[in-house]
Amino acid sequence: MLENISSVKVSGGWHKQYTHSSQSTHCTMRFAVFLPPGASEANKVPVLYWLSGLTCTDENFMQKAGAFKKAAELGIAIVAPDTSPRGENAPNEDSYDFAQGAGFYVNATQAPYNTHFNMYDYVVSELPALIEQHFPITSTKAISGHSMGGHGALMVALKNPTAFVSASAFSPIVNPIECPWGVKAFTGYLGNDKALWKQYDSCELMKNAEQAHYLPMLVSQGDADGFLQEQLKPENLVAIANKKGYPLTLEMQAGYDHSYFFISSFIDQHLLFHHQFLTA
Ligand SMILES: N[C@@H](CCC(=O)N[C@@H](CSC=O)C(=O)NCC(=O)O)C(=O)O
Repeated sequence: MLENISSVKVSGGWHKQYTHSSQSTHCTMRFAVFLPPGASEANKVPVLYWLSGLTCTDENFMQKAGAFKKAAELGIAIVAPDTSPRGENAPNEDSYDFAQGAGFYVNATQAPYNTHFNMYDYVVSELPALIEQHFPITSTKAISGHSMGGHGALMVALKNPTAFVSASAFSPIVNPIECPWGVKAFTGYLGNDKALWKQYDSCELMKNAEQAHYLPMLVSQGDADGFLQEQLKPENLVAIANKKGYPLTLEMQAGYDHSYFFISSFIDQHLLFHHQFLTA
């Protein structure tokens, strides 16, 4: 059961927020959807899923990325889920990079997180089913995200290459098993078994990707991003892509940092990138 909590007209389309009771995360989840002008049951549109980063909700991308005009022009819907389970029953920590606001798009195996922190199931299965049931949106999907959400977008696409037509990311954590944010999150959610960690690591997943299931992939990265060397490491993914002939393009952008100022500067390019595959 969806509850509509806001509806605002923008760029000729509609930005709407909903809450619902989630079977994956066992709590009330909120998500946002942008419907471009003309989307209707008689004219269903394809969709870009956006996964946000640490500390975000469904609102950061929608309010700061400046995506509506181009998405309206291209006829693409956008769906932005929250980044974790929420509420007093979901465990939390006094920390910006773990627990609420930092679900890392995995299914936790470790107590007390394993009841609620099942964001992988939520974004891969539960949310798309809900979206296709309730909105004039087709099953043709692309996926993108930022930082922790960039890890989520690339990882989800690499694990489900037939479910998406294309994947992109801004400033993604490409190798979480080799950086402090990822090691902290994966230890907390998945325990000490590093074989389990590898199932959610884009570098490890790309190493095992089959050529028949390669997806077009675009990564944008600012070279003035303070997290670049310690946390993000895009060169690790590029090395694997080059070795395998995986169709990944990394665009380094001079002077840009880790913020939504960077995302808003290049979101049109990412929407155009996905549009060519969403409408092929
Ligand atoms: N608050 C933290 C840094 C938090 C931060 O930079 N969050 C980014 C995503 S980082 C990786 O996932 C973000 O998107 N923030 C929300 C926004 O609207 O900018 C610190 O103090 O270092």
